[in-house]
Amino acid sequence: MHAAAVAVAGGERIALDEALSRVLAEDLRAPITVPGFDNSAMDGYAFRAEDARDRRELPISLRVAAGDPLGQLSAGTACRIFTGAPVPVGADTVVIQERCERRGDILVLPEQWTAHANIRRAGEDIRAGDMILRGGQRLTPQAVGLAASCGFAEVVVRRRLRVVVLSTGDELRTAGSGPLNHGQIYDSNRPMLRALLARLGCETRSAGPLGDDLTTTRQALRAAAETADVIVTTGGVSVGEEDHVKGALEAEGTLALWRVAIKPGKPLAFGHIGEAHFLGLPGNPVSAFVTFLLFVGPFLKALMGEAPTPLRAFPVRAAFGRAKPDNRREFVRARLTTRADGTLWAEAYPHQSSGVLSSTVWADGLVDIAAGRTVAEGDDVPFLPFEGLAS
Ligand SMILES: Nc1nc2c(c(=O)[nH]1)N[C@H]1C(S)=C(S)[C@@H](COP(=O)(O)OP(=O)(O)OC[C@H]3O[C@@H](n4cnc5c(N)ncnc54)[C@H](O)[C@@H]3O)O[C@H]1N2
Ligand code: MOO
Ligand SMILES: [Mg+2]
Repeated sequence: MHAAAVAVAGGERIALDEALSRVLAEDLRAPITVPGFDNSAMDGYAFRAEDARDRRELPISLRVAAGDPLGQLSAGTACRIFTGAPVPVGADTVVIQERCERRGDILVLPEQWTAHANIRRAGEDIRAGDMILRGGQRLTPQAVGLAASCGFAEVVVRRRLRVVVLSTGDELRTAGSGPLNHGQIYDSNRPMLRALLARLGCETRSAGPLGDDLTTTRQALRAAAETADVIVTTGGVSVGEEDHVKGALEAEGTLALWRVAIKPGKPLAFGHIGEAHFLGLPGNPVSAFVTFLLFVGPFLKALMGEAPTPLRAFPVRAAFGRAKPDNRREFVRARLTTRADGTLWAEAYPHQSSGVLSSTVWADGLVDIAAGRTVAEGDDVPFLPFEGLAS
């Protein structure tokens, strides 16, 4: 039995260097202050500003490098110091070496220098007790670094979602299984979806393409629901009698949603089979890709307890037109170009059919055109970059 509640329960303690892209299961508070000591921001000389008020020369009595223990600077003298080295007791100013002169063991200061400059204070980055990362946050490389800077070698992350990916269609062959006969195509949706899921840190299992047959589809869904938190299928959710996914879902589980008024991506089935969530994506590769970005990704993130990232569109100029309004909200695959005047334009891929997967490799993202809207060349349109959507 597995729990597929809204946010999957439970977390696992793993090594920090295995945790990239995983979702934190709990808040992380800093057990220490970072940096833990005042240190020099520059290679130069440290001294007490008071001692150099009315003199430019100070004898050099100490040398402190990064990693050395805390030193004690005798009054009226200077210390040779290096970036990251602990500022000795008795010093409160550092001047960079490029501005100083050294004559034997005598430091010659420049005319002008600033008291208390070039020192990185203890706690400038983090103070002990600060919340440094939150439960629900997906670990980026910089977040891994921040946790390490506070001494964490392990973190508790949400367990990986178990997702079963099933593609359907008599015409499908798995790449590498041999040459295609007429009328066959290689299954591109399954590898693409597994890659999208892997990027979200999911554990995916997938069977070979299912034939267009209600019984096999029902059996496959039932079997998948035994182990999966989420089942994702592609194909067979439209209206033809060869489309069995919707029927299989209605027979084996509950169908909660079907069809959304978007293009591409209109036929989308959502529901449950036992404890498993179910998403039935359209077979057209671009539709499968776009519905994953818009629906599956955000849903899986919510299941992982990850804080939702809002769809962040930014305005660009349309380098194309849409004279005839569509009754569906359209997501146009487009590439960004900056013109000589510095303005950002979205160029539409010439073929916007939802079977042309190459458009998604060529494009940087999607121009989001509201249902019923016409677009003239130069109009401001909202642009959704792929990388903000799928990671
Ligand atoms: N009379 C109507 N026909 C269709 C409608 C409609 O409203 N009325 N909707 C169209 C739209 S929109 C879409 S999207 C597709 C989705 O149909 P299905 O989800 O049933 O997908 P399939 O029919 O199984 O396949 C569609 C297309 O995609 C190819 N495909 C399928 N799976 C894969 C895969 N794993 N890798 C690569 N390519 C795949 C398949 O060969 C078909 O060409 O329905 C329209 N029809
Ligand atoms: O939903 Mo479809 O994707 O417009 O082809
Ligand atoms: Mg179909």
